[in-house]
Amino acid sequence: MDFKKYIASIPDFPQPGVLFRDITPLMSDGEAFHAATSEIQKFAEQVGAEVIAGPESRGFIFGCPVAANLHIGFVPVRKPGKLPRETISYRYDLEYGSNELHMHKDAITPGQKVLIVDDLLATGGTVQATIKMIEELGGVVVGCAFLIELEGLKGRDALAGYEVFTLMSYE
Ligand SMILES: O=P(O)(O)OC[C@H]1O[C@H](OP(=O)(O)OP(=O)(O)O)[C@H](O)[C@@H]1O
Ligand SMILES: Nc1ncnc2[nH]cnc12
Repeated sequence: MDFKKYIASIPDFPQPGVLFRDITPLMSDGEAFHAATSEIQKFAEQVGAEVIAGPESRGFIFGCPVAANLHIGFVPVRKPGKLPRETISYRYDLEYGSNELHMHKDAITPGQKVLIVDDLLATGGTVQATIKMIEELGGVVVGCAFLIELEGLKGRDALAGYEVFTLMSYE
């Protein structure tokens, strides 16, 4: 499937100089949404994922259907002030602004094989923060899957040593 057909590109959002890649047209097309999550599901099976971790909020959209289809769990990686029990956290910079992510301390069982799913890889800051927390909890990151890679922002370099799967890329 030509997934790029379902991505809208919006200049200067959310701030001047950023070309925003909008996944909502893909989500609103049932066949494209199913095809995209099926591709990620195949990768999850290949790497033997035992649980999916997804960063808030767009990681929830693609990570949850994959986890449910595979009958494995989903762990939300959330922005500050959202998780009600004890958390670990990590602060990082984005293409626009900075952010802090949290995970519940008991979200991962030591040795568990974790696949991280998100919509888009830009600088890699979000997924690096997620990897740091999963590893601190004793999890094994078996891969990182994204719909979109923004090659110019070199996120793949930040993920050297990890298996990276993407459905489409932009320069
Ligand atoms: O590779 P990076 O430079 O870290 O950028 C990618 C991240 O940025 C976006 O999330 P954002 O923080 O904008 O939050 P949202 O999903 O709630 O819109 C996107 O969904 C990724 O999680
Ligand atoms: N250019 C971009 N488009 C959509 N989401 C993003 N997250 C970080 N950079 C982005």
